[in-house]
Amino acid sequence: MFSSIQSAKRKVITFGDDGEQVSRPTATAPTKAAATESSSFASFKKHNANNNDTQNTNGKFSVQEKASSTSSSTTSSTTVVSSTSSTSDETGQRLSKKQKRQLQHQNDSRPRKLINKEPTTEAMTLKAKELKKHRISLPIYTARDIIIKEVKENPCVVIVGETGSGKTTQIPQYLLESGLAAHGTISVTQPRRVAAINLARRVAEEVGTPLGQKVGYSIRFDDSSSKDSLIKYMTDGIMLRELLSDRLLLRYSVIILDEAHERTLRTDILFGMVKGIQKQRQDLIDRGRKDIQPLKIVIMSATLDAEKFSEYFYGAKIMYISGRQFPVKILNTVEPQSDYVDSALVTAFQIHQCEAPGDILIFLTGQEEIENMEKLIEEYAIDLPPTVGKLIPCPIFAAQDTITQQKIFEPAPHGTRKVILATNIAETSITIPNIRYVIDTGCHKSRGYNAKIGIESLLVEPISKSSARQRMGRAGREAAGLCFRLYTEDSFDQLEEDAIPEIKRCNLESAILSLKATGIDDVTRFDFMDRPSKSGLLRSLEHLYALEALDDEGKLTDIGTKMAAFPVDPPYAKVLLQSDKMECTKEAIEIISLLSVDTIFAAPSSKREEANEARQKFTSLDGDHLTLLNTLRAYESVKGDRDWCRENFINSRHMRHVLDVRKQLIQFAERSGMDPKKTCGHDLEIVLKCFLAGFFQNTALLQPDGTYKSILGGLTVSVHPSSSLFGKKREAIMYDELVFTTKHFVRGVSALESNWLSQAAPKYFGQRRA
Ligand SMILES: Nc1ncnc2c1ncn2[C@@H]1O[C@H](COP(=O)(O)OP(=O)(O)OP(=O)(O)O)[C@@H](O)[C@H]1O
Repeated sequence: MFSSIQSAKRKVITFGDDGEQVSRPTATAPTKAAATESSSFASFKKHNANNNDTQNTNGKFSVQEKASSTSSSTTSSTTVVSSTSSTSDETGQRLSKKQKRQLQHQNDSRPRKLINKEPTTEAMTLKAKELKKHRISLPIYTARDIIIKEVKENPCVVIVGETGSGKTTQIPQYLLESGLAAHGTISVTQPRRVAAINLARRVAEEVGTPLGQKVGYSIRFDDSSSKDSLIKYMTDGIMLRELLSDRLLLRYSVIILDEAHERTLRTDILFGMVKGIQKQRQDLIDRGRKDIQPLKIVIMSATLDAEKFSEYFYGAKIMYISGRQFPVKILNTVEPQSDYVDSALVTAFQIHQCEAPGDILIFLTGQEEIENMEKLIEEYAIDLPPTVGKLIPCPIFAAQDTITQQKIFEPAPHGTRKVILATNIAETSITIPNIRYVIDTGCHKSRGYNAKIGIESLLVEPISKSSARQRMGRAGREAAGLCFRLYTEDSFDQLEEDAIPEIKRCNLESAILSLKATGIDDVTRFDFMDRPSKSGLLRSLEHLYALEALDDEGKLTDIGTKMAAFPVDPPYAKVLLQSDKMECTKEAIEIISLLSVDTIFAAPSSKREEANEARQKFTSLDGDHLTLLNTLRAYESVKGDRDWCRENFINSRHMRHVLDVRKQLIQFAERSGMDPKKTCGHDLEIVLKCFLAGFFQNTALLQPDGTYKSILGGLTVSVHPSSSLFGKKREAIMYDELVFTTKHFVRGVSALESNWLSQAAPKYFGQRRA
């Protein structure tokens, strides 16, 4: 996947303007490259994404255009609001070497607390006053009054506005200022936790109150909101969870479903849920209930098929807010790039050497690619000429813990440039200060699900136009920006307008459990915006039945009700419940917490052998589950000592996250009436049998030829090299996940005895025999 360093060193990328090639950044890549010949050229075309002109060089998208095309809508009324934009220049400050060293020292990446020391009330008020000027300069401000009016007059409003125009930070505040929070909180749902946290933090600053009070956030395992919060940013998953205890969401007066274009599985379920709740609340009001208030729904995005949403939400009012704060120039390559990672690397160095100050954001597809890129940037950056400041890579991907993810928001030391390496986790909603340049590789990893054989896949695929626009929108938020698309304009034209909704391509078990737990028994008749496939629904229902979450009639069992209360996927929830019976709750909670991070092991490529050797100390012959447990025990025996972690190649940050998750799962277990201290002592076989109660479908048997064949689907699966059972043969294995990448890999693998299977899930194996 990753191209040779050599090619990156030779490559030079030139850029074009309106079809003509011009020498935008023309420096060679790193200095090492300067000595080598410039043999490979990729040219870029430039477009202006400026105000109403956004991306219309591609001829497909312009806010104004969309507005007029929808004005003929018969299902809904449409409002178009325009506003002017402004641009700004960037100035870079050069410092002496000594100053740089001092600042660099101050900015060193020491671990920081997520919530820094609280500023004084006076300081907060002052900051809010300062931000007020910024607030009224945002394009959305000109539409403030009309937005308030429309939301007050309509039960449901769809708002489409440019990326960075101010939808997510401002609209909740406008609604608050207009009195719409008088009877409940204004909730803003986000598909991603990093966005929920940072938006809440920003809006709390703008409002001038400490985070967690008037403005708060709530994400899984981290709630920084109070009963008094009037604006609450939350993930879509948390909102679904709240539905379990507040079926009519009575604590909310307005629900804003943000980034609706992403169509995550949870957001899609929320669409149907809130639509139903709005109607139920209205029915109760019509029947004279004085204690109930109507629910307002606002759907928002910069890249949305507004008509479709309007139609789904009973002909909701559509508002187009035109205008972006700062222009973003789009540059497409003239030629397709054979290796987007290589091209991204070269482009980053060219920007660094030739363009004005400002940080860079590169969109890559996954953790491995990001970590490889991080190493290469570090390696090349050493050889940059002394006149050029440092280039500092800063990775962000979903498997990182929340505190690590926050690092991307920290300023780079003066005289240096930060290059953020992100998956599409940074694609929507967030403003990363000082980003002026976006490099869009045009690819992402897309999750798929084969319902027939129950296998998930994670494959690199082209993004949609909508994603490309969102990526571009991460620049131009504080000043003018540039977006380098590492694909041609023709390729852009051929992209799908929107990604296929997750509901059509993902495992539906969690969603079905949530629906059933909120009283929707017949999920096939749920008001889906896009229907999931019949086979997908059936397969998930069957699995939930096998997990004993559903009875013979498809109704939620007591076990299912308890499973729905845990903030983990159904198989893990089943393990937790089973652990109560098998008296190993402590161990089950610990292993599930350990599995909640991508890995607790650090494996720097330069010290891979040392790291592997250190890991041997913790390795259990029974596989990864017990290896993880051994590691946690060892970590706790040294009280999480950092030097010990370093010597043993343990990621101490991830370990602390594990402890945090453990604490929360203990609370959930207690709330469910379980004793989280129940332990099986040294008889750890019990723990594996307990996991089998949730993961009996994730099992494979050793074949005479030495390969493993999955029990479900009969696939040949390979143990992932990261597993402690890699290269080992056991008669049967159980795994945490099976993902198709280059082949069918299983990760989180433990050894089993094959006769445990029928004991673990008699319903399932009985069924299979029949
Ligand atoms: N954390 C932050 N730090 C600095 N500026 C911020 C921050 N959050 C928002 N802003 C400023 O406020 C503007 C509006 O941001 P907001 O998130 O409300 O826009 P949006 O229209 O919702 O964008 P998107 O469609 O990309 O989510 C940004 O362009 C930026 O100038």
